[in-house]
Amino acid sequence: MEDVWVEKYRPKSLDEVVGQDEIVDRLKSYVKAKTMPHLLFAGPAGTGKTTCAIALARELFGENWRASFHELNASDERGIGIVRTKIKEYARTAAPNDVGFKIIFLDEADALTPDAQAALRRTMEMYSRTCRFILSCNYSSKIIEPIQSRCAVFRFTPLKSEDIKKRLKYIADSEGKKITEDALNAIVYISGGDMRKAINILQMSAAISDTIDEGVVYKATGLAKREDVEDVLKKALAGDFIEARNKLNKLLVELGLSGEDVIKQIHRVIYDLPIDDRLKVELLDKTGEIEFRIVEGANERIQLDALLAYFTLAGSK
Ligand SMILES: Nc1ncnc2c1ncn2[C@@H]1O[C@H](COP(=O)(O)OP(=O)(O)OP(=O)(O)O)[C@@H](O)[C@H]1O
Repeated sequence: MEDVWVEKYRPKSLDEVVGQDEIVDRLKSYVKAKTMPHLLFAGPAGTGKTTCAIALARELFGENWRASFHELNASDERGIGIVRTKIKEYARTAAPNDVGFKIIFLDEADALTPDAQAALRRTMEMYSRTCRFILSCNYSSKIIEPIQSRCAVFRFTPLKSEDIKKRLKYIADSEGKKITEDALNAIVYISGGDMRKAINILQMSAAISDTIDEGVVYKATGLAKREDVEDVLKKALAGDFIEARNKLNKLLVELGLSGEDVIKQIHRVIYDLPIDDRLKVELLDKTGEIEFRIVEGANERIQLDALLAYFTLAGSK
């Protein structure tokens, strides 16, 4: 089977982790002290939460880290059952290492019901001598307060454009692929700080061509080019409704994009349009409304026409 690059290029050590500098420093101090409290990793997808947990385990436990690290996904089973069975069973066994504890990494911990979280809190306390928990979640506010207060909280942030670009360049180099600056910018723009998404797009693009430029990236992702979407909106704002509509239709047909895809792209483009903030706010408000209608099942062609009509009217005010 072909390698999956997100796994192939998952950093093995804390030093290899890109960005998240403060987090990495704090984790290194646990390695040095050979001890750690329970940890709560909060932040968006693909920013290094699982990666940091595994790298920490590797550095703490050495070669046989797998025996001391157990990964569970809470969203598979959201109820109290998972805490009473799987988590407890693993937590109660002795640590198979000389550090004195092992780690349970619980991904998507915010999927657990409040009851299950309350049971988890008791388990964490009962076995804290031999077992440390790393809870991973998107929003720490979805974790009950008594757990939050027993954990050191780490807030992961979306990765910086420069950091993502550096990593993508490194991966492309290692795979013998050429990538242009335009292509890097396009991937960064589409991935929104999610490194997993960025690396997946790079791999999809590399499957199409050894030289990856912007066109290849948009072809691989099936999205419209940013300039094309921008052009549609600019035409509408300039009062050229029919032209804008024709161009948008062409994009929809040629690329087979759904209304939802297009609305998401429009949403991102609005921020960079050369218009004043008041108008941006107005357009964003309307875009949100239209997106809601499309998601709820309204006819997407009519809704997109309505949105362009709104842009046209707003532009002529
Ligand atoms: N900070 C980072 N430095 C280098 N690579 C990263 C980083 N963050 C993510 N990656 C890459 O993206 C992949 C996914 O990252 P990871 O599993 O750590 O995400 P996560 O934050 O745990 O997301 P989720 O909440 O979806 O589980 C990794 O295999 C790695 O290749």
